[in-house]
Amino acid sequence: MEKQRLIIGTRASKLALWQAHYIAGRLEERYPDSQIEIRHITTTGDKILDVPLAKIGGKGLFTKEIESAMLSGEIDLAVHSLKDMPTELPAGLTLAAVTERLDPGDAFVSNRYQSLDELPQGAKVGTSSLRRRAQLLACRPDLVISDLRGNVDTRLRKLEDEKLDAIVLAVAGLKRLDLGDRIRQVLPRSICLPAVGQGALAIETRADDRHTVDMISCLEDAPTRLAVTAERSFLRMVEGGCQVPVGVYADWQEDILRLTAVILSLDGQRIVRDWLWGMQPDQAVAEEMGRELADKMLAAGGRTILSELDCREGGEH
Ligand SMILES: NCc1[nH]cc(CCC(=O)O)c1CC(=O)O
Repeated sequence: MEKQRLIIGTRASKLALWQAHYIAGRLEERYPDSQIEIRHITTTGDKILDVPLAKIGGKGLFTKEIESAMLSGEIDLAVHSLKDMPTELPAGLTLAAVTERLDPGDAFVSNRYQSLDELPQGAKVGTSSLRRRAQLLACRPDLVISDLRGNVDTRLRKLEDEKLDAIVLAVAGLKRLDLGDRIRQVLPRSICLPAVGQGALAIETRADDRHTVDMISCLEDAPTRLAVTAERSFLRMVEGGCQVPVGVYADWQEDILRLTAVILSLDGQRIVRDWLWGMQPDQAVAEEMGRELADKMLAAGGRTILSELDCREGGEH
């Protein structure tokens, strides 16, 4: 093959850089003659650090500027945490590959306590995610939840500086940054369902860029793609442009894909939880599973819960 040059666009946070370098490494291994360049791009989400993301508004806070650079041809591909990607992509762009998901869960991180159960009454827990807040309050209504913005390092620093008893972060992010030893407990899925796509990486390209799409197809993991297709289809049905307290997780048991979801009120007092499964689903069936579960849960009280939200746009951060 002729010598290939690919430019990857990424945010400059440590986690984003780890992800971009990881993908660059895999591509270099697969195409030893290629030249892979990494370009840093600042996004709106990186600039506004003091406002809870649910209040800033605007979809794709962490993706928009990167997508513009791709549409203008300045970069060829973008590496994102899949959970930061809006369910609808801008015209002309495509989710060309989804990598294997290893760690979908949420981690309980604390300097004093080994698990959620050990937290004393009224303990202070940091998280800005409505999903984590609502699920924590559902099992521990006594907890005091405080906002926690910033990248992973900043949040770990705030655990100390703001005298929080614990914080909750994605297992995947901590492990990628070699901070797995900070994890005291991986929250069981019965307590905390992850965000849509959590733990998987998404490679975005121009839809008509056959060359790049073909090159990165080696990164695709088919079982993960089917799982996140079901999850994203569910989210598309329930979000209506809002940041919503919703957890969703699809996982494989042999050739059965099991999709579980939860919709909660902000205070965690009202919960609709359900699941369904599909045998050897293809992409279309995985999409349908998400729609079907969403329909069922919206009808079973989910719609009322969501209609009471103060609807602003945003993501899971
Ligand atoms: N919201 C920011 C963000 N986006 C992706 C991850 C973690 C890595 C992943 O889920 O793939 C994180 C940090 C966190 O939520 O703790």
